[in-house]
Amino acid sequence: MRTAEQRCFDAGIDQATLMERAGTAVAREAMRFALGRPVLVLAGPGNNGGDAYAAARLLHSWGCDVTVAALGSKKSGAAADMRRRWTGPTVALADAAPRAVLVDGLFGTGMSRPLETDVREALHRLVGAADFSLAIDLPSGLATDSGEDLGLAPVSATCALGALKPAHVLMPGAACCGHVRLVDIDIACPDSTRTIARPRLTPPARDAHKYRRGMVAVVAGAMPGAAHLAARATLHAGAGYVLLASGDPQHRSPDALVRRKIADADDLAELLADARIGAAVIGPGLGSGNHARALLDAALASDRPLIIDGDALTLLGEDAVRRLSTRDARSWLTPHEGEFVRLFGDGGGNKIDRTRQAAQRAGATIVHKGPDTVIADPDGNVHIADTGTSWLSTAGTGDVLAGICGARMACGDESAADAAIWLHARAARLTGAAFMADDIVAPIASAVAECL
Ligand SMILES: NC(=O)C1=CN([C@@H]2O[C@H](COP(=O)(O)OP(=O)(O)OC[C@H]3O[C@@H](n4cnc5c(N)ncnc54)[C@H](O)[C@@H]3O)[C@@H](O)[C@H]2O)[C@H](O)CC1
Ligand SMILES: [K+]
Repeated sequence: MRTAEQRCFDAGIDQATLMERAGTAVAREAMRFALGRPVLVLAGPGNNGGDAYAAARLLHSWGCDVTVAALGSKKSGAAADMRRRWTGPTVALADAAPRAVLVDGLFGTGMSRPLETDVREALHRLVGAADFSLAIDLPSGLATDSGEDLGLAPVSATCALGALKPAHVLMPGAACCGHVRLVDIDIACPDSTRTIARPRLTPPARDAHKYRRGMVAVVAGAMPGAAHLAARATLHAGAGYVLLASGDPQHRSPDALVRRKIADADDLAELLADARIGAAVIGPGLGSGNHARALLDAALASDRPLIIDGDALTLLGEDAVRRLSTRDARSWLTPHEGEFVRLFGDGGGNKIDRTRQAAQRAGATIVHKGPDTVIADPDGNVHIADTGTSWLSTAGTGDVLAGICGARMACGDESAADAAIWLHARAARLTGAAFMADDIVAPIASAVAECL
């Protein structure tokens, strides 16, 4: 954001122009929600406060009843000019009385240390008493790059200026921003980091054949239910042919699932020699013993693209980087935070930075799961999912996701992991609430239909 801002300045656009754009965008949003109610605008000492004074002036000029609660001020610069141009009622932050609508312009991306106690108390008192609160850029007290809580008060909505920052999408910050509205202030922010959107999927070609339009092998192990769940998800996510490779291929529904008996790792190696298989899923319910380890070794040695999940991640452990970086075929890993730390450690910045570094080191795509899923590919691109539902935090949903990943990879999607994450979240939303993992499997097909 700062680089993009500097580029604007280099092109001759000054800070006051950007501030006026920001203030205008915020005032428009606040106006929509105020509906004639009194507005309290909190204005801090820096440029976030400058945006706040600009918004207050515009709201006042449009007929709103506006009071500014001020905290410190600068003597010069665009923020000071905005403050001078505000001629309406102003009180000190500590003395401000609550109003129905609050605009929080105390601190934005300049937040560098925890809020002082008196500021934090005033902020919480005023935000807590408002019916509707709108943060300018970020809720004050939120660390921009880490999403860390430095004393913030959660708001109803946030106007993110120019681009989303990590704190808008990473926990715990993401949960405190309310509805995030990205507003354009005409700053170009090209970046290799973005949030995911609904994928565009293509239906099978007219001459499609079951083996050519997405053939997936799902490897079962000690707990076959997990692999079975993944395999069913694979079928509903658009694969043409799904093989369940298992030591004990008992017949269970669905009938369309093809069972193949594999007694040992050699059998799996032979099965995975089939070049028609576009992706293999290994890990859900695989187990942790020698048999599981041998199956994983066979899968890693194969030429098939792999989705590595659950127990297979635990088996890889600290060896992940070494073993994955030497594979010729592509690999996708789907760890949750605990698994991620066991694979790659816990140092190195926020979740975006850590996932990007791990993907580059391992030469694999990493789907770092959680309420703020981060997907990083080995080329440094990072996509973040901010569309999940907290009902997905139930056993088995990870197995379902691994299955969807397998299907979308074998179907040849360009951003298969993004598509899988979107379909998974959408299927959950279509299912509703308090579901079990099995319930979200059939709705995956409806989610796919929305993307055609
Ligand atoms: N990026 C853009 O293109 C635009 C951004 N705008 C707005 O500017 C803010 C960022 O402004 P900045 O002056 O850099 O920082 P803040 O206003 O967030 O903070 C001001 C000041 O406060 C000090 N500070 C930090 N932490 C604390 C604390 N705990 N207690 C007291 N003081 C603290 C720190 O030293 C800062 O200097 C961005 O969010 C946008 O709202 C634009 O105006 C439009 C273009
Ligand atoms: K703010």
